[in-house]
Amino acid sequence: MLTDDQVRRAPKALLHDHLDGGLRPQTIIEIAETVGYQGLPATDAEALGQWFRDSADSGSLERYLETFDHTLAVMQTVDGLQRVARECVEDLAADGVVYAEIRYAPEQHLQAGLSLEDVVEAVNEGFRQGEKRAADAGHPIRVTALLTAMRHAAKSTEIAELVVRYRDQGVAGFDIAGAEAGFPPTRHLDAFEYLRRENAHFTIHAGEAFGLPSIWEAIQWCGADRLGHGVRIVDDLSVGDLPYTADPARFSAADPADVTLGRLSSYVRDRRIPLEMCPSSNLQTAAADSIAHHPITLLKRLKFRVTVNTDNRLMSGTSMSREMGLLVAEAGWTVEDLRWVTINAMKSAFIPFDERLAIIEDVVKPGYVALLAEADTAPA
Ligand SMILES: O=c1[nH]cnc2c1ncn2[C@H]1C[C@H](O)[C@@H](CO)O1
Ligand SMILES: [Zn+2]
Repeated sequence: MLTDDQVRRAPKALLHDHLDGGLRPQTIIEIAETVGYQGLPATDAEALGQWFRDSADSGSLERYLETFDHTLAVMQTVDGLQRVARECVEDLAADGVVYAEIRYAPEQHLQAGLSLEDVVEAVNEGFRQGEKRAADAGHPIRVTALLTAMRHAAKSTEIAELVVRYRDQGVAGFDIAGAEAGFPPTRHLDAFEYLRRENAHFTIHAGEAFGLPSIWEAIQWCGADRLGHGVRIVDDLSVGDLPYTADPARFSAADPADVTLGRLSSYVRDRRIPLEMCPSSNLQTAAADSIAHHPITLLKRLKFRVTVNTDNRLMSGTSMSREMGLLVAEAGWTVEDLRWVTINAMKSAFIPFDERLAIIEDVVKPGYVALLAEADTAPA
């Protein structure tokens, strides 16, 4: 089995990580002090980190999302945004991430008078500083931004226009996030149609707190390139007369040949629609009940285009290495599985194809060749 150190050194690609869900607790405390924010639930870093993990652990996406009030409070100034973005890149690079698409909702950073453009430029500057520091520290990483619109709000067309405006300056695509139940993706059809006319890329949070209808709308009405989470696609699987929902644990051990796919899940698999899966986050919002039986392993065995992601490193107390390590330790994943999901993620990235290929050939494959060589020479 892979050691923690080997997992950390494995090249990793990350498609689904929220900037406002990945701050260092100490940074929250320091910026709160600078900007005069007094609402923090704890004043030492360890207690604050614990508070985020516990509060996000409620089993409800809506309650999970309430914890973002505190991170957003310290991300309202150019300096705050730049620092958070820079540290995000440094933390990912130190964890072995070589490519990342980091998302955030510009509309949530306007409370202190910044414009949408100010927000995008501050974050981009932080990303560039982070890339430079990471390269200097011997951990090169490429980072791009995804701009999110909040699904309960009415700014999606404006945010989509921002994506197109900054497409050649560090912004790779668009997303919608926030509470899913009651806010179907078709509410934002105008934004998606605009992006398609502009040949722009987008992903949609779908199939996390709500099931197949949300996934179906995201793909067939909105035209999503990828699905954020998409974990509920398993509701469309069955073995004989037994639907997945009747006995999820039994499915994790099922022979793939015995599993029948419905029309929607077949479409998702056959069109190679990437699933941005986030195992630990799903445990906290009750979209899954254990790592051992998380649908990601069944979907991998059924050859869906699965990727592994962090979602919110602060709220889940996690990292890419931790997510992968959990899958290795609790769901039997191998180094070949980690390589496969990393290449899946790179193939599904929103940067140009030649740039994706270069990262696969020059960084990902050689990194795994080195790891596999270690495995071959290790004593039995
Ligand atoms: O997993 C999630 N599902 C839906 N919305 C989410 C998730 N994680 C974070 N968000 C929201 C809260 C953030 O403020 C927003 C933009 O990053 O996206
Ligand atoms: Zn998310």
